[in-house]
This record gives sequence, structure tokens and C-alpha cells, in this order.
Amino acid sequence: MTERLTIRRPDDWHVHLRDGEMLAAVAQYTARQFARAIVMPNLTPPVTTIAAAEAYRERILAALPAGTDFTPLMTCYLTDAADADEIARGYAEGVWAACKLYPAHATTNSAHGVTDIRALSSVLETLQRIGMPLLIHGEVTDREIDIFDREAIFVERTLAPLVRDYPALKIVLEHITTAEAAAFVTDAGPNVAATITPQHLHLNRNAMFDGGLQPHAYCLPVIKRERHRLAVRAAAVSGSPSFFLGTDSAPHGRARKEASCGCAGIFNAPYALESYLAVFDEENALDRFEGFASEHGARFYGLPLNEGTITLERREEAVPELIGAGDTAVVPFHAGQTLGWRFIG
Ligand SMILES: NC(=O)N[C@@H](CC(=O)O)C(=O)O
Ligand SMILES: [Zn+2]
Ligand SMILES: [Zn+2]
Repeated sequence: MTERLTIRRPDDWHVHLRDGEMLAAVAQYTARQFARAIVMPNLTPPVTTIAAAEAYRERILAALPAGTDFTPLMTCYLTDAADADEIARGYAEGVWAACKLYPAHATTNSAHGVTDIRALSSVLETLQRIGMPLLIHGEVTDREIDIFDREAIFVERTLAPLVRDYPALKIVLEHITTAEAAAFVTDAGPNVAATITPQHLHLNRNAMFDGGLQPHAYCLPVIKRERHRLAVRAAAVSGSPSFFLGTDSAPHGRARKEASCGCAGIFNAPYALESYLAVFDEENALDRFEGFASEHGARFYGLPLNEGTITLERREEAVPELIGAGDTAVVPFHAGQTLGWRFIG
């Protein structure tokens, strides 16, 4: 049995670091495990300009202890008013690593998102021309459509035509949750990839109703049926370069989750690698973990692989019930459970 696993330093290709007090409370967890992270721009107000992205990057670095070796990769929140020239300039200047498309009202802080993606043709053409990735929260927002079907219908109605019309556009379908999404990405060729979260590998939708309403298992896209979990797991451990690690760690203060209308999002950053590794271990795919965590994403983005390594050890790791205090106390993913691997550093 493998007792220690040493891999190239990994990256997190989808994380919410938030701002202000919450940023100060959570940034260290991502920086501890990952060399780089794609930082989501869904702040209030959203990060839509070069100046706002630069200022946010400085606040992230200021929230970390001096000397921390961590690179936040910034993203541009697309709105209906997105300006192709500003986006291209920010990419050329190295401020932005990617653009993020939230269909309006699909998820947390997406009210300023895009109402009609086809109306953004000049932005899409620019992204395709300059090789800048488009990251997509892939759910339709039609309230008539069952929430469990919103990703699969997005893939069929929006993503498939987009890929057909912009074949050279680099697209990441974020936090995939369905067999349909996994199959689409598997078949789509080298310009389409997907991130996968730990929660969508561990949980099926029963987790949200296990003995009562479980707000800490609620995120978007919502956790699906078991057959979808198995398909997403198979994609993650397949070794395909189209699938890579993106935690979607999305902290909300405990009171905002345990509420009459609870926020969507799961805070998984503190034990992210331990959580993913448990899955690769169960699937007898420890040899595929490095590709998923440390190689596929960087190659897709056209960034160098990280230097240096990290090690995980087969040893019990107890996850606390709560992390932090006061308004920034957050219930982590796997709260109160014991994981079988420990991040050594
Ligand atoms: N995943 C979530 O459930 N929530 C995210 C938004 C997102 O990634 O869709 C958040 O910002 O809280
Ligand atoms: Zn999302
Ligand atoms: Zn997210």
C-alpha cells in the first residue's frame, strides 16, 4: 500500500477567496496547499475592470503572511457591457488569466452576469483570437427548468452551439456535476475542459436530505444523483487532460448557511487535497492524481508547471466542526469526519 504520495505542487483552478474579513480568514488555506489559484470575480461589486482586478490581487497578497509563495490568477467577470478591448489589454498585461461567464442569476453574486451569451460575439471572437480561456458556470437560468436538469440543458442548448461556432475558443466548463457534462467534455477535443470539485466526487443528492435538511451540502450546481457522481468520478480519475482540479471552495459564514434561505457554496479549501486524494485512492488511481492536480490545468491554460513538490501521508486527519470565529466562522466540507490522508507540505 502506498503510504506517502509526493507530487509536483498543485494548483486550484476555481476558488472563491472573497474579500475583507472573510478573505483574511480563508486565503491562507488555499495558499497552504496550492501554488496558484484561479480566483473567481463574483465579489460585490464584481471584478470587471483591470484596475479592480489589480486592487483585488493586492488585497489577496496582503491577506497572506509575508513571503507566502502563492500566485492568485485573476479573472474578469463578464457582463452585458463587457468590452473586448479592455479584456484583451488586461490579458496582454498579465492581469487576467481568464474571463468568467455567469449566466445572470445562476448563482451567488451573478445578478450582473450575462443575459444573452450570443450578444457577446465581439468578446468571444477576441478571446478565441488571443487564446484567453472562457470559464463558464454552466447552468440555464430558466426557472421553469428543474434545477437538477439545468446543467445538462445548458450543455445541450448553449455550450454545444458555442463550441461549434467558436471551435478554437478555450472553454472551461466549471464544477461539472453530470454525466452529460462529463461526456460532452470527453468528446469535445483539446479546447474544452472541465474542473471538478471534491464535493461532486464524494456526495450525491441524498446528502442534502440526510436525516434532515443539510445546508452544508448545498452548492451550485446542486449535487446530483448517484449515477452522475459516478460519471464525474470516472472522468476525474480517467487520466484525460481535459479534467482538472478546481475546488470551488466557496465560504459563507455559518449563519448565512444555517438560515431560512441558506447560501449556496461549500468551504473545502482547508482539506482539499486530502478530500480529492481519498477519491483517487478509492478508485485505485493514485498514479493519476498528479496529472489531475498539478499538470492538466496548467497545460490547458498554457502556463508552466510548478517547480517543487508536496507530500501527503496515509494518516488520519480529523476535520473540525467549525473553522474560524465570529462572522467568519465557516463549517468546512467533511466537518466532524476523519479523512485517511494528511497534507504534510
Ligand atoms: N458554488 C457555489 O455554490 N457558490 C459559489 C458560486 C459558484 O461557483 O457558482 C459562491 O460564490 O458562493
Ligand atoms: Zn459557479
Ligand atoms: Zn465557484
